[in-house]
Amino acid sequence: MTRACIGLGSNLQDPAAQLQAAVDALARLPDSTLTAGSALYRSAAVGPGIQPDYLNAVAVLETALTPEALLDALQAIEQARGRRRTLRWGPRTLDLDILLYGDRQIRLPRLQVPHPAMARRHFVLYPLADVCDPRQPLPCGRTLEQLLAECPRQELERSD
Ligand SMILES: CC1(C)Nc2nc(N)[nH]c(=O)c2N=C1O
Repeated sequence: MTRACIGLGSNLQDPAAQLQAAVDALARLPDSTLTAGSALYRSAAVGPGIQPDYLNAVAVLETALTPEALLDALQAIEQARGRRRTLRWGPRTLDLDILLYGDRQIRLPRLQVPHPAMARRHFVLYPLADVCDPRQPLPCGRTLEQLLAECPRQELERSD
């Protein structure tokens, strides 16, 4: 089994309900066990254009699924929640990203792990720190603590 950290994000169609439904779907994935979930964090959309605030979280799975099979399963959950891949940086009902897959570094056309943008995304690092040991070295050789210290400060609030 491999410990995979999944980033969740939503800013359309009742984001809190979208994230809860996504966690419920992750808990039902085959050959996998949901072992932890972060708090929900609200933040302004990062990127071009004006769009609603996002809710973000991180979930941890112990899984026997291969990285590609896990990606397929996550994309099926996104589709089931009405994800339509239109604008690259546009609003979305649900975004599920594989942030970490054990200590593996994966470079495939459809999958890069660790997620290439996570080091500069406060909305990923903060929930990840809820479920990961911040002192544990990541595959990039840095610790979460170091990434958090260097990440640009942006407004982020727990949405309990
Ligand atoms: C459009 C972009 C980059 N901005 C985001 N901004 C925030 N705050 N949270 C996200 O999950 C998020 N996802 C994205 O894909």
